Amino acid sequence: MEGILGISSNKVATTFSASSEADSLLKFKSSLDDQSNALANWNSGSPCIGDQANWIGVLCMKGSVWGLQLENRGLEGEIDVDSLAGLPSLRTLSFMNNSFNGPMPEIKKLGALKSVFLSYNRFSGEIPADSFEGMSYLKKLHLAGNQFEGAIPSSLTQLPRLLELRLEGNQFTGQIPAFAQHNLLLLDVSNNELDGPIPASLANMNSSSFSGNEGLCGAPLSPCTAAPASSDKKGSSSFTAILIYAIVASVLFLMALVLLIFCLRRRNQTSQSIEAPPPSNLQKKASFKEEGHVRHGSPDNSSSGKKAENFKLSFVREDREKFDLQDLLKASAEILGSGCFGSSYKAALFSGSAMVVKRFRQMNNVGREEFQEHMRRLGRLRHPNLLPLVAYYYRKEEKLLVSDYVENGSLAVYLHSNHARGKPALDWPTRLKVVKGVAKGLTYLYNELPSLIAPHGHLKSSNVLLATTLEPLLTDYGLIPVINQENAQDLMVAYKSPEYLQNKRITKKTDVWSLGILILEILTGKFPANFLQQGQQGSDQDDLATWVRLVAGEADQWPAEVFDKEMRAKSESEGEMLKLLKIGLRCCEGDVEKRWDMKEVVQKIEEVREKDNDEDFYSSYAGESDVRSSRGLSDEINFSIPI
Ligand SMILES: Nc1ncnc2c1ncn2[C@@H]1O[C@H](COP(=O)(O)OP(=O)(O)OP(=O)(O)O)[C@@H](O)[C@H]1O
Repeated sequence: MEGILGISSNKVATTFSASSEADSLLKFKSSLDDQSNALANWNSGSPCIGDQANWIGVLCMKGSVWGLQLENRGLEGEIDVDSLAGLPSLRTLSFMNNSFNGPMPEIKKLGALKSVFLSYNRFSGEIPADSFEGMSYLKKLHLAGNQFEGAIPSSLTQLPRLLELRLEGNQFTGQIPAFAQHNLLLLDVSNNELDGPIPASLANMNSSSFSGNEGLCGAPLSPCTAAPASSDKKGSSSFTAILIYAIVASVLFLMALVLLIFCLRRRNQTSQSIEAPPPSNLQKKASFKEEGHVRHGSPDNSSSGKKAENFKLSFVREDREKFDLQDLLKASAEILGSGCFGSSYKAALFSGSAMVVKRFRQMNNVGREEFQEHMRRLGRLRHPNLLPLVAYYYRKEEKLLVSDYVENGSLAVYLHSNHARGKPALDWPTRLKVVKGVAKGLTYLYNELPSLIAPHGHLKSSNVLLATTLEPLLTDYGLIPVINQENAQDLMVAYKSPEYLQNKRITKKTDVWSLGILILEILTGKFPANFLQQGQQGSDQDDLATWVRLVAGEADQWPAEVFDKEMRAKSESEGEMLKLLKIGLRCCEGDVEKRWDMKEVVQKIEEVREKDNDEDFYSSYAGESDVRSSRGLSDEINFSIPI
């Protein structure tokens, strides 16, 4: 119908909605503290044209804003939920890795939200029990790494579609409420201050989801020792409990006293000849040379204080169980593999937790102070896609780096050995999730280690471990400043890049090249090192990217033979897989000037969806109801190799 001024009423409605969406976003922007001017292009015009976003961090569908993805942008202030209420199509919000503060935003005012990612900000305070009431579409809620306290809000247990809930790294107290949902695929409440029994409905979850809460008990953790007292018997049972505690404490005190006297006596008898612990598996396998032993060729004759010092690990994290090198040496050890630097060992501590010790010999050009300072710097890094460094051991000749053992192992194993292990190959949604997680981890490294020329420097599939949720964890990052430069070209991935091979230099875009090779490895299932070896033997297939270009260049349309058959790709995902393949190739651009920088690559990766036209950007668990009309290859995504 034609309206006044000859404009159709439909068009008026669209224009009006676009401008009111722009107004809402500008109002939202004005409520933020955008020190780094990250939202500079949020100024005029329309945020969306069709499915294309004009404004940074805005996700568009059919001319409307359906998502805000403002991660790692240095934003501060409180979230003004009321301004976002002016975005009727808004379904997903991610403000992860910023410095937002204040109480939990009242997101239930945005009742249609499907996913909310607020992890790694500075939100604080208690979250009211009814905060999520009525959010019947909410599937994913990530609040990890904030300063929330008080009880886990009970309204979370009433959400019928909740699939993922990440609350780790806060200060939540009290008991975990009874989640009755059958579809909760991922729950993480680790590293809070929770106590009491874990609800039976969560007994099948992985124990790491609950670790770091001293008071929690019950499956999958160890059984609760005493049932909580019922309210009617509370008075008398708490008296009984105090009595029992008092008796147990006195007995323990007496036992400790007897033990102390015994030890003191023994020490007096043997103080001149303290024996080193017998060589353990780890010692034998790794032939660790403890300082006193190497110098004298016999057990250390120095004081016990000095000996303890020799075994001392330096911890770079405060929140971890402390142990020393002797604990690791005593533990039974298993060799995980030998990489370019040396071997890595898994050692199980007495407490049950397993650690990985990696030996580095090619770090002896760096002085103790410099090494320590760099390790402390790495130890301050915290991101869901980084495996944290826990401790290190310094000796001039060799260094040991200690981190948690990751049960699932590496992406390399999943990509290249799953057949042999009798396990199914990774499917496309999981591979996409891995790429996105790796991109996030790299973005964080780029932000936190700006002075490093290649903030990762050693990105490859064996240095991407997979958590139980199959979320990737980067390891062996940030080591370039402490590696001997004369050995680096034999050891580190960054030094295998075209720019290093041609001009003996690495740049800020070198990690982009490694990411490109990793993406191609993930999509093709081919092991990149095989191609490098062929190249050295004079073949023209000098890296995986060249092979992809050759094979895909011969295909008219969908280059099926490029993609790993095991990925079980559905045709509704082909367009998005192709997009990612093209991103991988752009990363491998040999001319560094033409190669995208990390920021551009990450933005492009974030735009890749699981299915063509999918609306949930963390959609690896998207349910049937999310599947929108699928489409085949459009002109826009037809394969043409960007060179
Ligand atoms: N924390 C960990 N948890 C579980 N597996 C690990 C851990 N760290 C390393 N691994 C695995 O142990 C094996 C040996 O690792 P290592 O880091 O020594 O060598 P690499 O990654 O193959 O090569 P490089 O020395 O060049 O990094 C690899 O398969 C690696 O994925």
